[in-house]
Amino acid sequence: MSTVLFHHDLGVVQGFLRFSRAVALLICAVALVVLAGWWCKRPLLTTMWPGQTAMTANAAVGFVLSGSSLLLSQHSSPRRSSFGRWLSLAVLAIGAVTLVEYLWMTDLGIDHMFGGPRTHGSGRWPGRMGEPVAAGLVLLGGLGLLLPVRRWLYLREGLAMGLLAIAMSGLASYSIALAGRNDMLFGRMPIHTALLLLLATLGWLSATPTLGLTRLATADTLGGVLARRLLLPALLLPAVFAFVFQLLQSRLGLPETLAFVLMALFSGGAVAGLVWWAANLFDKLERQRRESILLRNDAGTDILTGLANRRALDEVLACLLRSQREHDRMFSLLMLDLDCFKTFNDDFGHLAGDQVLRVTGHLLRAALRPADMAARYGGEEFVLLLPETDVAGGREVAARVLDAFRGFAWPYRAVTVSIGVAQSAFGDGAEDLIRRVDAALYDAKHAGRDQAVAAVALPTVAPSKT
Ligand SMILES: Nc1nc2c(ncn2[C@@H]2O[C@H](COP(=O)(O)OP(=O)(O)OP(=O)(O)O)[C@@H](O)[C@H]2O)c(=O)[nH]1
Repeated sequence: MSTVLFHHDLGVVQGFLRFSRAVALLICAVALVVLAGWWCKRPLLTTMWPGQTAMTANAAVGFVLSGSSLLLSQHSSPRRSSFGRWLSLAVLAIGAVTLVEYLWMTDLGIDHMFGGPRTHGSGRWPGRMGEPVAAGLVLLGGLGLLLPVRRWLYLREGLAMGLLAIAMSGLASYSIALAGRNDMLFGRMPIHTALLLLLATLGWLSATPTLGLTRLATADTLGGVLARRLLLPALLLPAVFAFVFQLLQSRLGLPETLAFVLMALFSGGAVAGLVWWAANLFDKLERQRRESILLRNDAGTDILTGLANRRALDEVLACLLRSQREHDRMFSLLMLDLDCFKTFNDDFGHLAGDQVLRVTGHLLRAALRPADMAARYGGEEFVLLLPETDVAGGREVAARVLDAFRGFAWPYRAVTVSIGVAQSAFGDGAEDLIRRVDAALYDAKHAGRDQAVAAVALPTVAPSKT
């Protein structure tokens, strides 16, 4: 399991909370308009659009209560948020009583709110909302009741998924009707009811932007960006597909088989399009990441040999000297110089010389422990920094490097190296150490090259206790 916590984009989190409040207000407003329609006997207000199915009065009451509960849930006062939960309980009760009516084939009186539904209701029971809407209200009430209970987070997410399925089925069946077909799957779910169910679900999910499913959508990661951009289109796709599918048959008169084939093409194309878009985003971010790694590495790397460059060397050397001063931790420094490299260049050309420098990089890296550092000091000179290593250890590494050079199958002629070894001493500055190791290297060259010479050890000076 990952130990890195979700990191949320604060602006996005606030945006989700604002969306949740806006949804709550919109739900209340639409449902109140519908109730006014029933109260004043204005059918157009209950259908919102001429010729459409009306939202029942009890469903509208459920939405007003759920919207108010959603608004109160974000209130800091515990009394108001607990009142909000009572409202959610009432929403659940409205849905549950309707379902009981369906199960027992009875009338418990809930279908005749505002008197209007007797007049305008359609279907088997005038004024009674359809089963999917009743189930939706039960789930909506459950969402509100479970909001503050962290333990039941997964159950709440499950209820939200159920609600989304009901709302999306309602929208898809409405799309089919819109495209000219009369036998709707949820013939009794009005379009504004389906839309309010969808919005209410999203509103409740957005009320806890850093928890459960929504926490991915507010994360400031690539996953967060994908979720924010793709989830809503994905939720609306079924309705769009259902509409196009039906339109192809009823309005354009295409045979069913051809319409199926075209639908398969549409859905495949849409999925491929979404995958392509996501892949593009991944690709762009990955390239940016690699570029930034490259830039970070480039700043401290010698391009020809792949070893650390002078700048990185100076930083690490300063660090080791500080550690020597403050914690009395010694280290060794080796200075290497390729022998007679000028004549090698003269004889075989600079490109062959560059190849030797590259191989030198490989040999030095191979000779060191992970904690050691190899750097190109300049031209054909190299420096090795060996933390926690005394001069004897430095000589051992030097011997290993000399052997590696002697044992390598050089393409033009054998290449050897001379090495100066020095151990840091308390009070050393970078120049003191380099001067000592340079002198040792000079001695190695004058002693006949292809060998290592250690600098004369300095008398140990005890670190001051102050
Ligand atoms: N090919 C190549 N040659 C380089 C590079 N940097 C420095 N050199 C060459 O390295 C040579 C160094 O020569 P010198 O300093 O005279 O020393 P040397 O010939 O190695 O003689 P000793 O050090 O006394 O053994 C010069 O000819 C430089 O041109 C490089 O990046 N590529």
